[in-house]
Amino acid sequence: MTFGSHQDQNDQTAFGSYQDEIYANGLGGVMPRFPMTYAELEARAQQALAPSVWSYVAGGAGDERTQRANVAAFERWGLLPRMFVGAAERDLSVELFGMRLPSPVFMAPVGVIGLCAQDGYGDLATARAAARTGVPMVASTLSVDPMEQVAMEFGGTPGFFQLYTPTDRDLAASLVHRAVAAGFKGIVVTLDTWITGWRPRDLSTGNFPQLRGHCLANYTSDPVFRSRLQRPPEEDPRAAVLTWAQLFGNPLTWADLPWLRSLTDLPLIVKGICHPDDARRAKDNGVDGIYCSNHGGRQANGGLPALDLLPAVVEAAGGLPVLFDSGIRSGADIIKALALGATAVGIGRPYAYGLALGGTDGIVHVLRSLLAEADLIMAVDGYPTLEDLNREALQPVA
Ligand SMILES: Cc1cc2nc3c(=O)[nH]c(=O)nc-3n(C[C@H](O)[C@H](O)[C@H](O)COP(=O)(O)O)c2cc1C
Ligand SMILES: CCCCCCC(=O)C(=O)O
Repeated sequence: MTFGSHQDQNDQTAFGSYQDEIYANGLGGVMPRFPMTYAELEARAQQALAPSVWSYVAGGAGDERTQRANVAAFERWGLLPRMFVGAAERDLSVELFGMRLPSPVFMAPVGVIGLCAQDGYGDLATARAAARTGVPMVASTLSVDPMEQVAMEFGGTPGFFQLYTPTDRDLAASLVHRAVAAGFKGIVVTLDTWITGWRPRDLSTGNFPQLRGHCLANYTSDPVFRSRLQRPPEEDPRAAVLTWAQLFGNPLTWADLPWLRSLTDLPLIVKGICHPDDARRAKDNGVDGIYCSNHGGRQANGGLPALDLLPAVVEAAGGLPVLFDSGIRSGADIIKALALGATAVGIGRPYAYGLALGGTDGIVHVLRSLLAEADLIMAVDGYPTLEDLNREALQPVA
């Protein structure tokens, strides 16, 4: 099989085989055309992306202390190898919201993913990577292409729709109902981003893609949104952006949760939960999944690393699935988050960088590399299934 070529269903489960493919290509004198370390991935993405897109994607809130702390938190845990286990076969599959996924990994919503592709169609390229790898995409409300077109590219892989809840309830309902009709398998409501955090890189460049009218296709294609405009967005794009900015952010309270719940029978997952009391209350109010994340340190600086908050959130979630992101950069990080109780783990910036370097092939490379490393750690450390990965697999680094 050639490097980066179409993967069949079997390749979605034999994750470690990616290493064999890379070695095979190396023996043939073909070096991998994509980076093999995160540092190189990041450096090459910086070269590939327009400076304004790069700083938007790579940047975070304040002096980016929380963003760095998210990554550093993984270094404080070490995995304990077990021998005589015979982990020749590994099973990374996971049951999530009644679906069996080939791996406990998904692509976190990235609102400007469309802009990371050389051709500007990054949402579609990401959906195609989901189809090829079996790794679900959580498609952001902020998208270059309407959600219906994105969903058509998923193949057999389930997709999730991430909702930024507008202040206009009819518009929120319309977005959710469209997602249901388009075949999404769950709604992820992001709670931590009804306003933008203090992001010095974007403030210094004056760059904010959405205010330039980028990634608003889910709004401009929406009948309710269009009905709020004096003139169609094609005729007056500036007015459409201003209306979007007015409607975008809803500082939800617990009183809004029953209404959100009433919008759909699909699994409802709340993103941005970092406090155990919030996890408990969300569960008591009928959500189906908790998503522990600090938005990759993009919203509030000065916060604790998301990984440090995960165990208490898992405990408070009382058996509900807990999705996790913020700081995952390697296969080892995936394993550590799972051992700390995450049901599934979200990849953020790394797949955006893969897209910048090589479109769908670039994302597939990033995901397969992460999964191959995770799988091989499970083999070498003697953890054949995800059930074997628990708190006992880890020790704090002294
Ligand atoms: C450029 C960019 C755009 C993002 N857009 C969204 C979004 O539209 N909706 C959302 O819920 N989270 C969004 N996020 C946050 C991610 O879903 C995720 O929480 C974060 O990237 C995880 O941190 P990491 O990239 O450092 O691993 C975005 C993140 C980045 C980097
Ligand atoms: C007020 C609009 C905020 C959009 C944020 C998109 C996003 O989640 C991110 O950049 O992070």
